[in-house]
Amino acid sequence: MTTTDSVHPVAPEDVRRVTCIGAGVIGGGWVAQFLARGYDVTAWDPAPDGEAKLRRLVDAAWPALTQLGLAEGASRDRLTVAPSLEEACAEAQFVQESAPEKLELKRSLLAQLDAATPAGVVIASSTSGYPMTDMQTEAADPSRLLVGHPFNPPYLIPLVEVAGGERTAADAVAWASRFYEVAGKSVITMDRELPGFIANRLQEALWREALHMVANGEATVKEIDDSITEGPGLRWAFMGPCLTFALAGGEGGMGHMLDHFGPSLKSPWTRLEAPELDKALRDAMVDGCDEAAAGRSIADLVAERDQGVIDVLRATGRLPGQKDAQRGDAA
Ligand SMILES: NC(=O)C1=CN([C@@H]2O[C@H](COP(=O)(O)OP(=O)(O)OC[C@H]3O[C@@H](n4cnc5c(N)ncnc54)[C@H](O)[C@@H]3O)[C@@H](O)[C@H]2O)C=CC1
Ligand SMILES: C[N+](C)(C)CC(=O)CC(=O)[O-]
Repeated sequence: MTTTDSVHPVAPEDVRRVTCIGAGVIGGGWVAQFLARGYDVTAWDPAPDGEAKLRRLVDAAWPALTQLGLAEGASRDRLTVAPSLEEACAEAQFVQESAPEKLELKRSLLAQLDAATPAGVVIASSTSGYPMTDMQTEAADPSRLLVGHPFNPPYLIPLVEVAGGERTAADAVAWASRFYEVAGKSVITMDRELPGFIANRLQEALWREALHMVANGEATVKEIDDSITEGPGLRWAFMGPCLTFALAGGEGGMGHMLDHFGPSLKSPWTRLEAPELDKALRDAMVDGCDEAAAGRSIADLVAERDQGVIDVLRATGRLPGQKDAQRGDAA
C-alpha cells in the first residue's frame, strides 16, 4: 500500500450522497443499508429490469430495517436510479461497486468509475475474493480504490472487511473504514491483502469440507447444515472459533486444548493441509485468546457463552417453551 496522501472532498462523517454501482443481491443490500442510515443513494445497474428488481429488494428489506430502527430522515424516496454510470457517479461522495465477480469486468469497470467520479472520492469494491492489486491495474488513480467486502445481506450483517491494494493510499483505507463505521457497519481493516480476506478464507475452509462430504456421499446437505445450526453456529453468533475452542480446554484454556487436541489436526478426517503446530503457533493462539478474553476468566467466558446460546435460541424461536407455543399456535 502506498502512503501518499490523497485528498478527500468530504470527511467520512459529512457524507450525504452515496452511489451504488451494480444493484443485485449485494448492491441492492447496500442500497437498503445506506437508505436506512439516512443517505441519499444513487444507483446504476445495466440490466433492463435492474430498477424494478432493486426497488423490490429494498421494499423487502425495509420491514427488518424499520424494526432495527431507521436513522432520522431515512426514506426509500431518497433512492434515485441513474440512467448511466457517469450520471450516477457525477456527484458521489462515496462509491460502492457490486458488479459480477469477474476479474476483467471489475478491472475495466473500476477504471470507468475512477474516470467518472469526482477526484479524491473513495471507490470500494464488494468483491468476495479478488485482491485490489489485481483489480486496480487499469485505473488512472488507483490510490482511491479499495475493497469493502460485505456479508449477505449487507443491511443486517454488520461486518465489512476493508483492504487496500499495492497502489491504494493508506489514508483512503482509513477514510473508508471510518465511513463504514459511521454508516453503521462493524469494520475489520486489514493491513495486507489475503486471498479471501479473513472471513471468506474461514468460510471457504468449511465449505470445501462440506463439498467433499457431499461429493463422497459422506453427509447430506441437511446433515451439514444441521451440524452447524444445531451445533457450533449457535456459539459463533457471539463468540468466535478461537475463544470457543479455548473453552474446550476447560480451566486450562487454549493451552490445554492445544496440548490435548493439537495432534488431531493431523488426523485423516481433515482434508486440509494442517499447519505445523510448533511452539510459535501454540503461543500465538494462547496469547491471542488471552487478548480476546480481555481480562475475562474461563468461568466468565463459560457464563457468557451459555447465556449467549440461550439468547440465540430465544431469538430464533427454539427455546422449549417457544416450540410448544408454536405447536399450540399451529393446532
Ligand atoms: N452474493 C453474495 O453473497 C456476496 C457477493 N459479494 C460480491 O458482490 C458482488 C456482486 O455480487 P452479487 O450481488 O451476488 O451478484 P448479482 O448477480 O446478484 O448482481 C450483480 C449485478 O451487477 C449488474 N451488472 C452486470 N454487469 C455490470 C457492469 N458492467 N457494471 C455494473 N453492474 C453490472 C447485474 O445486472 C446485477 O444486477 C460480487 O463482487 C460478489 O463477489 C460479496 C459478498 C457476498
Ligand atoms: C458466497 N460468497 C463467497 C460470495 C459469500 C461472501 O463473500 C460473504 C458472505 O456473505 O458470506
